[in-house]
Amino acid sequence: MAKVLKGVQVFAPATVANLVCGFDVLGMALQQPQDVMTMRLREEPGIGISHADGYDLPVEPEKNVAGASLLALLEEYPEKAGFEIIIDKKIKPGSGLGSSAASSAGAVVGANYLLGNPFTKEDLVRFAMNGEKVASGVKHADNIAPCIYGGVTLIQSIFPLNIVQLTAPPMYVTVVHPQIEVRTSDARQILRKEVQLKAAIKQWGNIAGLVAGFLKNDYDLIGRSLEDVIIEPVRSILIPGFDDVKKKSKDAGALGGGISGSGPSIFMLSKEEYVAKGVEDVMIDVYTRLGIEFKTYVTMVNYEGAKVQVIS
Ligand SMILES: Nc1ncnc2c1ncn2[C@@H]1O[C@H](COP(=O)(O)OP(=O)(O)OP(=O)(O)O)[C@@H](O)[C@H]1O
Ligand SMILES: N[C@@H](CCO)C(=O)O
Repeated sequence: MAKVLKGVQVFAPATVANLVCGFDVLGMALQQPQDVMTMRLREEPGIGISHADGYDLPVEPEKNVAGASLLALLEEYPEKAGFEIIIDKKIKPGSGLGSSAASSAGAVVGANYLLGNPFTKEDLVRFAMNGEKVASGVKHADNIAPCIYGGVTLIQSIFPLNIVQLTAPPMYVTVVHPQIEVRTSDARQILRKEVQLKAAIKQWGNIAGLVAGFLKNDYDLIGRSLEDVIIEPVRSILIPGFDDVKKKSKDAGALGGGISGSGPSIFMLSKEEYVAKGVEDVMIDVYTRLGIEFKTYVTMVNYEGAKVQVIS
């Protein structure tokens, strides 16, 4: 058994990628749920992974997204280092709530702390994108960036990486996670490779409107811009109850919402807590009628991102 040294606990939040119209470029961190990871530096180089949950995820560093992200970090670290990591997932894999990103981002945030913070946040996003490549076959940062920076982030470019942290007004986020698994890799494969100009114009109007709405604290503009004419019509077919949840949530006063990441979770934004709770009732009603198991969360935007706590 490797000898272990100083340790930390990392709390890595769930994230909503895309924010409806911003496929691969927008994301938001949530206060709940959060993965918990216990990490220690060890004397021997390399990465030891174990699990404190029942998800049976890989322990080989190159197959686990946390390990793949740490390997990328170690490649740029000038000295030899090694980590022991225990992953306790509270965000179910394949949920559309950034489960893979929470492990990838949480691992590099913890490692950076243990090494004395040699890397910038942007470096950490770059390392953690290697985990997303393992999970979905492509590097994308719209879950990773909000998980590390907190709040709402815009990925203006991936190569070269350019992350813009946006301000956003306080918002309640109601989430329903129907207990079916949609793998991001599958949900990406079904997308059309080409887009009609008319649809593109609508979409970039909405992305610009959403970003402006966040910056101006304009809830009406945020609501009007939460529309996706490219990805949602294709992916929503994979999610039973989607149209019903969306329509009834808006009738209940939500600003708007849609598929969280690649699904199957659905999220809705609300200005007031009582509306967010009414939206939860709508979600419970739809999935109870459908006879599909589900989990709901009423939470808020998380402005801090992944947090580190030192343990003895
Ligand atoms: N530590 C880990 N945490 C979560 N998933 C992992 C981990 N290591 C490997 N995986 C694999 O990554 C895949 C889950 O990632 P995927 O991107 O499909 O789900 P998600 O992160 O919940 O969704 P989204 O990115 O849309 O929010 C599964 O195939 C899982 O086995
Ligand atoms: N932008 C990605 C997020 C999923 O993790 C997608 O929608 O495929």
